[in-house]
Amino acid sequence: MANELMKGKRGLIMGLANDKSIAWGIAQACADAGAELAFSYQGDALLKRVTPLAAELGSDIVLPCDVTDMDSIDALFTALEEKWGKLDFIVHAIAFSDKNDLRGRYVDTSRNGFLLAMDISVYSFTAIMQRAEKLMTDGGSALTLTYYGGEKVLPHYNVMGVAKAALDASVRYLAEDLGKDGIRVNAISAGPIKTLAASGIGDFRYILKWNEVNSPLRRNVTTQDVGRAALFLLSELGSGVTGEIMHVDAGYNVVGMKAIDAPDMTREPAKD
Ligand SMILES: NC(=O)c1ccc[n+]([C@@H]2O[C@H](COP(=O)([O-])OP(=O)(O)OC[C@H]3O[C@@H](n4cnc5c(N)ncnc54)[C@H](O)[C@@H]3O)[C@@H](O)[C@H]2O)c1
Repeated sequence: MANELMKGKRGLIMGLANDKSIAWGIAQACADAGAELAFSYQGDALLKRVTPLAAELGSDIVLPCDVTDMDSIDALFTALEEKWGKLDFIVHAIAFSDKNDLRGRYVDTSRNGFLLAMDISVYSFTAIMQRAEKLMTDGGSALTLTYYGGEKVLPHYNVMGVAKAALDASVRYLAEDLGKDGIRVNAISAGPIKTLAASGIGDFRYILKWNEVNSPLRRNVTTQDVGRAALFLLSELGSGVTGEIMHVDAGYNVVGMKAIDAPDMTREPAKD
């Protein structure tokens, strides 16, 4: 479904780990619509994965950035400024929490675990928007990824649920701060998708199956579904939308109880 929606637009994609990443679905949709892309990656181990994926979409701008290191974020934006001068859109598809905090009880979260999840999954979006703002001289569009576990309690999402709630609030505050300069800030709340990050969540397979049989569309979403919605928010199609948390979850968030036709399910024993 190639089109010219993003022709002449330049965007940075942060959070690509492999071809299962949500960032990949979004990058594909943007490239398909004519956008020029740059990618950031975390750590040398990911460089060899990200480089060929970027090349597949016609990009040779692949830059390191660990969002826990402010110098690393500064270096990324300095490099982008040198290459492009300005930026039209940015995708933040980054989250992290210690695996041990994604099982057991939320109440047992350690201070360090809490701060780590908040730093990487929440503050990083604000930190990058501080830098991106200066490059979005003709306005722009920013997108982050959130999850329903920030609105309601879901098994084992724990500290990441608290982080996503804070990220959702950040989206609203950033939208207000940056709106005057024509910069829109939104989030997609994606349904569960089997990615590297998701595999760290206890009972993820159970969550996936539950969503598949109980969401109105009776299926799980794909990274392509998220990519198409992202294209709407990142392009001029979304020109009047900011501060929005858009659910791309096969409708799961509107459901109040188990579907009548859903099978009875028992969870496989947790590995912890
Ligand atoms: N997969 C799901 O079910 C789902 C659902 C809703 C929202 N999300 C969100 O989507 C986003 C992308 O995750 P994904 O599921 O595609 O998994 P993923 O593992 O493919 O991507 C996570 C990315 O975060 C990056 N990252 C982690 N710590 C970092 C750091 N310190 N500096 C820079 N980058 C760092 C990783 O390198 C990786 O590229 C996350 O915010 C996640 O919470 C995922």
